[in-house]
Amino acid sequence: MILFVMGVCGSGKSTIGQSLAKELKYPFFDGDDFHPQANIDKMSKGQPLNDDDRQGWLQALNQKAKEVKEGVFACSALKESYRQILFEGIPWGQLVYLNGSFELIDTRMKARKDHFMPPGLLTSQFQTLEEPEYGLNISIDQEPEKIVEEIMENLSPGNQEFGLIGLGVMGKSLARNLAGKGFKLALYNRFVKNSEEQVAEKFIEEFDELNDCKGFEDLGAFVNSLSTPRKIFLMVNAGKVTDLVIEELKPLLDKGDIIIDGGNSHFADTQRRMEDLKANGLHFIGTGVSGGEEGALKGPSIMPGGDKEAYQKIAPYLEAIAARDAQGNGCCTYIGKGGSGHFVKMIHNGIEYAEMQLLAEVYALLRYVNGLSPEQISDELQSWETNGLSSYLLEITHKLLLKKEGEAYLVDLILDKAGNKGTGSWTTISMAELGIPATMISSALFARYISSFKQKRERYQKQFDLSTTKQSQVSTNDLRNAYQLARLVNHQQGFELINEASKQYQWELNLPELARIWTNGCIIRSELMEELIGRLKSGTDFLLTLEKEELAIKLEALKAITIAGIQTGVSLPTHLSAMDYLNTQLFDYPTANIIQAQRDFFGAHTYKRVDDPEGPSHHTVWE
Ligand SMILES: NC(=O)C1=CN([C@@H]2O[C@H](COP(=O)(O)OP(=O)(O)OC[C@H]3O[C@@H](n4cnc5c(N)ncnc54)[C@H](OP(=O)(O)O)[C@@H]3O)[C@@H](O)[C@H]2O)C=CC1
Ligand SMILES: O=C(CO)[C@H](O)[C@H](O)COP(=O)(O)O
Repeated sequence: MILFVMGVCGSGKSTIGQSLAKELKYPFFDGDDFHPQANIDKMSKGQPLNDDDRQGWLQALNQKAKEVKEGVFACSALKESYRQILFEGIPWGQLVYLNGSFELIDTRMKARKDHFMPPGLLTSQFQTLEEPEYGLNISIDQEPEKIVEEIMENLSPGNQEFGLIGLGVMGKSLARNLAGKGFKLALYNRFVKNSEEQVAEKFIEEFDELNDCKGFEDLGAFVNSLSTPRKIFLMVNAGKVTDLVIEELKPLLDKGDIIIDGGNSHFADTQRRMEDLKANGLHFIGTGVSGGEEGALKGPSIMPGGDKEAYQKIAPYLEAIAARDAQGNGCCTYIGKGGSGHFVKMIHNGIEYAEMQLLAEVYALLRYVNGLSPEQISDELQSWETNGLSSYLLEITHKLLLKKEGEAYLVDLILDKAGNKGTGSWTTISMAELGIPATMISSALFARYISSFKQKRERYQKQFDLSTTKQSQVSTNDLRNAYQLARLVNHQQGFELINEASKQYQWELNLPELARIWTNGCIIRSELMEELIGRLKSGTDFLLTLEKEELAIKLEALKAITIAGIQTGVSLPTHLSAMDYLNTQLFDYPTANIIQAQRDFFGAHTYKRVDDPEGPSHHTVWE
């Protein structure tokens, strides 16, 4: 923060400025030290300074203020035009006017013998003075301690109500969404010479709705532009970058300020950051944000977790920009304590991985077994939307299949290597830690990893050049039924994982409410998600809600589909994973007894008996 303490000569600018600097832990700069010798000589001879004399002096002070970014400056700044020079390029600077009567100051001046300005000049100072109509107007007719106290109490923080750091894909959309709802934003993007310069300023110029926003590439200035408690939303890369930005922010913030991390951070990082910041008196909210670039702009699904009291302070902003559910309520809800917001976002992405992979497999069968063109597949998938299967991912998939570059379908020009940014692998690690088999998510993750070994796959294919069994066309009816059942398994597994985390981490998550905020705005929004709100009220066993006949038909379809994949060599990891999971759940063909016997054989790990499952453990000498 830059503070200019102004007033006529003898009003106490230096004394008060120094005390304020001490309080604020800022450097102090006395305007008198910036006068050129010519000005000092003039004043010593009792000659008043004119505007020309002051021009260079005020510019020097302004330059210094820009340089230091934080400091208290004592400077008479008697005219508005002088103050404009001082504040040029420092809109977040603050003004304190020390106001005293001629008589009071005259008496004080006469008592000061060592000052270079003769008391007789006070009259001209008062003649020049244009009292400011902004900033703090403080009466000096009180003890210096009281003056400092009053200033400290009334020092107004900046006027921007919500800050956003990181103007990448998501940050820009969120900023436009927030500004469109009437919030006054401070926007910050880092400065990188020759590549990232004035990003925020240029972005603000691009869109009318950003008129009331202020752009920064100086973090101190950004922070000072915000009203307190500051609310700062981070939309930067997860991991090291998030830590880096938080470390830069920390010394600039005051107790009670709130940092909100909207990136895809790992929930354990969120908990660590929360505890660290709490020790500094700062609040930290880790929030999942889903919806991609368009969702962030038009209404994302938002999953905030952390300190509930801090959440209440940011709720109006998040709830205003969130998507609406079918009843018109915001797709944003307080998730729970600690890193729970980021945990549920992570599982959201895990479910997303499996949903995406399922659709890729449907495409594979229709393309490579049934021989349909991307356009025909698009038509087929579009027709599924009327059968209770509509979802955002189904919609974008039938749309993207139509995209062409010249004569070619764009999908045929995209390399067969899937990327990922980590949330799928963290979900897989989490399921292992929690002991919950969300097998479809891990299958989808490993399908992406396998795809990345493209050259190896090509080597094998070239070397062996195997012809696959020709299979008669896959029934699209079977395909749709299989897809529907597999999706149910995926959602069941995902919610079981969330349920277990809720128990083990004592988060008390509200699963139906979670499904509600996932009905719109997010990537996994779907008709199924709408249905799950009700089903989750009686638990996560979604399979139990199926009629026996319906399950049997869908199971047969899934069997037919997975057999087709095996026979033709078309890889179907998520469909197979769903099939296998259902086999283990629906049929009783024990195998774990063999595992237990093996464990006991080689390691005396013991086993339980069928005739006494809750009884003592047994060990057998096997040979
Ligand atoms: N894209 C998506 O669909 C979604 C993304 N997310 C998550 O949101 C976050 C942002 O994603 P997205 O907007 O796509 O990413 P982008 O890469 O588009 O933007 C990243 C932002 O972080 C800034 N940044 C990078 N390094 C630094 C640094 N060292 N110091 C300060 N700022 C830095 C970038 O600044 P600069 O421009 O100068 O490089 C940029 O503003 C990520 O955590 C992502 O996982 C969440 C939901 C959906
Ligand atoms: O969070 C998201 C959507 O919900 C992001 O788009 C995320 O990047 C997707 O994950 P990945 O990049 O690993 O596919």
